[in-house]
Amino acid sequence: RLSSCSALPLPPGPKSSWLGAIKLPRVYPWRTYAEWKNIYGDLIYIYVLGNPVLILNSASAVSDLLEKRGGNYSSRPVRTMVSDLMGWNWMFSSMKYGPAWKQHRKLFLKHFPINTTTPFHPLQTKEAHVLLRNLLQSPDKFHFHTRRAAAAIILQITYGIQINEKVDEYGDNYVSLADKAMSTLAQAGLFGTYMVDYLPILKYIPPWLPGASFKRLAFQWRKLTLEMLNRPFDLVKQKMKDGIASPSIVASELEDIASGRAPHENERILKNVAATTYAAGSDTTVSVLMSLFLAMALHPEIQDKAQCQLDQVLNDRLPIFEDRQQLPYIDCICYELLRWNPVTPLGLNHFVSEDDEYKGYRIPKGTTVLPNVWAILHDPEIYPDPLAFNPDRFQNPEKNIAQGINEIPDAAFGFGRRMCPGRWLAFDSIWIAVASILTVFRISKAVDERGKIIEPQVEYASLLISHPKPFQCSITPRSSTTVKLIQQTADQD
Ligand code: HEM
Repeated sequence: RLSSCSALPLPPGPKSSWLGAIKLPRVYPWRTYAEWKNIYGDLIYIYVLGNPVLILNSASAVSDLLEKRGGNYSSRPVRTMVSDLMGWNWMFSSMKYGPAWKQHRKLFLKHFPINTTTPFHPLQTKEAHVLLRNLLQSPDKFHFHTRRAAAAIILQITYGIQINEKVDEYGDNYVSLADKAMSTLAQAGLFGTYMVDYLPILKYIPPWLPGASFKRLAFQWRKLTLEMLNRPFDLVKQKMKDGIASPSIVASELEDIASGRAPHENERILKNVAATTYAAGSDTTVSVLMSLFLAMALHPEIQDKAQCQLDQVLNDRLPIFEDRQQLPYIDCICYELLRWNPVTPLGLNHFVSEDDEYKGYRIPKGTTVLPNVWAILHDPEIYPDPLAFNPDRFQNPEKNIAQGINEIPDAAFGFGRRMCPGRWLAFDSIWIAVASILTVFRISKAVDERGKIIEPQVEYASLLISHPKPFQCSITPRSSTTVKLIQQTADQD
């Protein structure tokens, strides 16, 4: 495959100047790249200031390259702004393919084994109940309550840190730390947002120069990045010294290190893995649940259908994971939330380690690969009427398989050897939250002081991790019985 590559043409794409100067879409690039499919096809090659970039616009190209040729397509590009300047280089999601990344991923999978989430179900259920109580108390703060719930699950498992139920958005706590730090990553994370991504040499320019605002920003943001890495980890160490640490991944691994069952160098890996989990888990599921509130406000008929199934199966109690078989429509809603507006529309960048050839084209070593998750999940051949929020599309799996349509949207979690290893935990956190919220609340469009309906807009931020832009909705208990159900959870948990 590799021998005669150099004679082959590069994949088609928009032409840049010989220096590689080219104007690329700055907002919603995934949509533009999806449109370019009509001009260039599934593979689009762009040469940007010395950087070869390949966009993969279809499930088959992603499967052929990122999955079947995973050995060559599983690295990550050097990200000067994010890793060097902002200090995110401890995230193993950005490490290049190799022994260090493998050690990190192995440790992660030791504690979050493939397809196994049952041990986390009691915590996920408890946190879904806290979310219900908070939504009952102050429904207008639904965004913050959702963030709190996501962070609470991850911090408890990873560091044994419990987040107070009543914490608010102004407290200097781990929820707001994740919020602030992750928003900097979301802003800078899309490849090419800053020129220094393309021209790493720019990182040496003095920060006081007029064109160096990126550097001043990076140093400011770096404090948050390092706080995320250090603060929770140091807290566990201190608590262990004081003999008051709660069980957690970090505590159990540190015990192994202290007792000599694990080598000392594992501490650095552990710290990185723990903070990566904190970062990867505290923002992503939030986007999905915000999409739930938005979609339900817009589609009362879908909510009716879900609530009809929930009422039949649950008969005035809250859902538990054991109900999942009987609640297939909740699965359909979760799948559609992941597909409709994917959390990472351009996935995470992959990187080509060696020269390659595909479909008669040359793919040079050192190419940054952008898998267009949005395009894959909006391919009209696979997902008819792709812009519509329609969970019903997933209702008949046998028929879908026979027709080759409406695949489960696994692409939302990325591809091949780098595919999200937290996806089982993530899906379960989403599932129990969706099932619990819809059991007890009615979500509808908000109304202003003059009684006028406020139409929520389906608008998402054009960032690495894409959230719906701020919107209002009304979240009210479905009945006095559901109010009681929510209140009773305070005694049960
Ligand atoms: C809806 C929720 C989530 C979505 C949509 C999501 C999506 C993704 C995507 C697209 C990737 C990149 C895959 C690739 O490179 O092809 C990724 C990587 C990763 N995710 Fe998730 N994720 C979610 C939740 C989580 C959670 C809750 C955790 C932790 C418990 C987590 C941990 C990770 C880690 C550690 C990586 C890096 C993997 C590596 O580079 O080897 N994710 N995720």
